[in-house]
Amino acid sequence: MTITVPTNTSDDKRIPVSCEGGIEVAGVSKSFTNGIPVLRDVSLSIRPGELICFLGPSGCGKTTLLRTIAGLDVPDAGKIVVGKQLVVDRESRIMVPPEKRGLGMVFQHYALWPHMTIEQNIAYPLKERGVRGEDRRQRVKDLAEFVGVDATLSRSPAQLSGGQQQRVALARALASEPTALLLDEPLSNLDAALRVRLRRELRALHNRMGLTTILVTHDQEEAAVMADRIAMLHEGVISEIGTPDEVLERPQVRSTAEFVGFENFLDVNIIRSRNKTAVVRLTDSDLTTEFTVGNPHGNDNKNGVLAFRASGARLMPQNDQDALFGELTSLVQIRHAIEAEVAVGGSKVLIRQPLELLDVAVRPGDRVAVRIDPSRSLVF
Ligand SMILES: Nc1ncnc2c1ncn2[C@@H]1O[C@H](COP(=O)(O)OP(=O)(O)OP(=O)(O)O)[C@@H](O)[C@H]1O
Repeated sequence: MTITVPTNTSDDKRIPVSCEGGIEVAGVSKSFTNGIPVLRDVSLSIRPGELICFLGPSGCGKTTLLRTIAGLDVPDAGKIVVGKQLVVDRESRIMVPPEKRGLGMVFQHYALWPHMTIEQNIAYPLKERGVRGEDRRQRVKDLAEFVGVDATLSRSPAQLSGGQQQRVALARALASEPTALLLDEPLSNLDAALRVRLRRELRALHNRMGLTTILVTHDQEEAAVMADRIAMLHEGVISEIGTPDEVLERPQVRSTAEFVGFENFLDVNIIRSRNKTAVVRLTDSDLTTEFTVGNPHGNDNKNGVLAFRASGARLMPQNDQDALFGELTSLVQIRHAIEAEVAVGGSKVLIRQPLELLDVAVRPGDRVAVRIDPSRSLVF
């Protein structure tokens, strides 16, 4: 059997090092005192005006990379350019302090000055920059209106909700007219409904500002809604970078597929790959069935992995010609869907499908057929 699915190659292009308004990271490495590398030779071009998300599991180095760009952590090696300014060059011992990098920052914890009113909080960076009198008042009013907290100016931070406080933090970050905005999980302290609303609001604000923005998150939904591009981090390296659709739907590497929720990974032999498709044979089974799936590597006669989601496989009638065969080891009904586990050779295949699409009466112990949707499968 052959099945053809689209390729998952990315058309991401690197931009030149000069980056008016963008951010360029080149060869950045960082270890903390225990000597374990947290960032390994990270290079990345953030385009002027884009909103890029650093996405990845806990501990992969997202915050450290952001803090290194901000100047809060010092890298062991590498260069960083923010806008037109070289802010880090370890070889030339250039290390511009955080407050001189022209960056606005918003963190998970709102970090507003509790003894100041909202107006004073937003005004603070303006005051530091010597903006005075009516000019300053007008700027604060405009910024507060822009983020939607203009009715709260005379209150103290403690009198505001979490969402309002985060808007104030954003207004304060914008008051310094930064070259770029760095946001470290700014929504993760908010309740789920507010988080969903603020994602869209923040994205809309970004569209109006066009300010280069980095958002650190471990929430793929947040990245999907907000990002122009996603940089996936895995164990201190950028494992891939692309649009939300590319990274979340057609990941290039297994670690991303695992992070975004692909449940099934079957060992295969890539027999040949041509024109962004590949013919593969399952190795961990006595089957000689062939698949044709998207293959970013183009390796013939190499071992690989066929990945697909549980929702990308279905239980089929036994006489199905395009199926794998195995033993049903568990079958559970969850509301209007079933979840089944099938042992195919030495591998397990997890299947999730709507109950009404189950055309066969089966129970654990039965020999069953499994069809994998090629348009939702990938080979790594
Ligand atoms: N100041 C520090 N001293 C020692 N180790 C640190 C320090 N800061 C971070 N680390 C370690 O570096 C690794 C990466 O941390 P980092 O906070 O960058 O990860 P992250 O991807 O942002 O994770 P999370 O989503 O949990 O915040 C972790 O193993 C962490 O324990």
